[in-house]
Amino acid sequence: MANPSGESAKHEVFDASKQAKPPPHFLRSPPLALPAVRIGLVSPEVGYGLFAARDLAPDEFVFHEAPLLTAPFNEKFAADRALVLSQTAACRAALAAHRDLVAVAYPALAARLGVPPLPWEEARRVLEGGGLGMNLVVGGSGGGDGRATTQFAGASVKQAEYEAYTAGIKVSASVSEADVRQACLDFFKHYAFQVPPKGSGGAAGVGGVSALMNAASTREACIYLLGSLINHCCTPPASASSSSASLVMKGKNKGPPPGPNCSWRIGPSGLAHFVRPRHICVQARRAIREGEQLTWDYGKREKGFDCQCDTCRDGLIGGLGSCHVL
Ligand SMILES: C[S@@+](CC[C@H](N)C(=O)[O-])C[C@H]1O[C@@H](n2cnc3c(N)ncnc32)[C@H](O)[C@@H]1O
Repeated sequence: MANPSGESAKHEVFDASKQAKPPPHFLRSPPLALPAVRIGLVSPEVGYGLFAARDLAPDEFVFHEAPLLTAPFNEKFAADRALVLSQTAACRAALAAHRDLVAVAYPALAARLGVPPLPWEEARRVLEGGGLGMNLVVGGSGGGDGRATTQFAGASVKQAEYEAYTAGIKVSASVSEADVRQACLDFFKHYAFQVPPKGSGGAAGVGGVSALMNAASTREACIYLLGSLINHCCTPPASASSSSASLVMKGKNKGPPPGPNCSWRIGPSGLAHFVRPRHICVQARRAIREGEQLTWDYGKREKGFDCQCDTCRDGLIGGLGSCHVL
């Protein structure tokens, strides 16, 4: 997640003295204070995903969110002991401050740190009680005083789904310091987003990272309670994408157009000047129907799972299981 090379989104600053009308995707106002997303379980293999809680318009600003934890990050992952130690410290601090939240949102990480998944009744309290939406921000200033959970509609997770998911999670009986470090390193690798260096105007992508990023450099990386639960969807080849989209237009295919439906950026930019540094801002790339899963393209680089996305499922790339995202 942290180092995919996705397509960079355009950065634009609207200058009212030169343009009478802002471009349609220009984010002049913050997201609506209406529940936009809810958590669901996709499958025991894929884990959680984020789903639209209402219809979302093309280019709609879905939510913005402060990170749960932040640590330095290096594209070489294990290369620097000091970085791994700070990632471990950040994970431990998050677990100490928000034990139940971390155990429910990231049960595989918690288990590798010796914390078993919460029983359903306790997990339900966290999933449905709004705790997972605690870092969402409402209000034009992006200020802490405007915090609310209204952009988050809780969860649609059923007891049987939760129990099937957590049954597959192995809890380590004895956890060594080396195990903890490896668990935190893996967690950052798969869940963190890199923050752009100061003055670069914000990282952005369909799921990728800023084109400005230097592969060997150390950056700050952030993990988000909701943003980090958005799953990957492969971008179909242009030919497959346009023929499938034209079937949708002709009403012959009732499903949504193929490919990822969201993009993200971190921090303020010309498109979302009111977003605070380190806050992730999620935007719809097209119309999204209530109940549809939000996705983005993690990019081509190392991810380490057999892709189960709709693009692969529909055979637009080669069929389910044919795409092992390394
Ligand atoms: C950033 S997390 C997304 C949230 C994750 N589903 C969870 O429950 O924690 C990335 C991980 O989700 C899973 N994942 C995401 N997209 C996937 C896809 N298209 N197919 C299969 N697994 C996926 C992989 O295990 C991946 O390492």
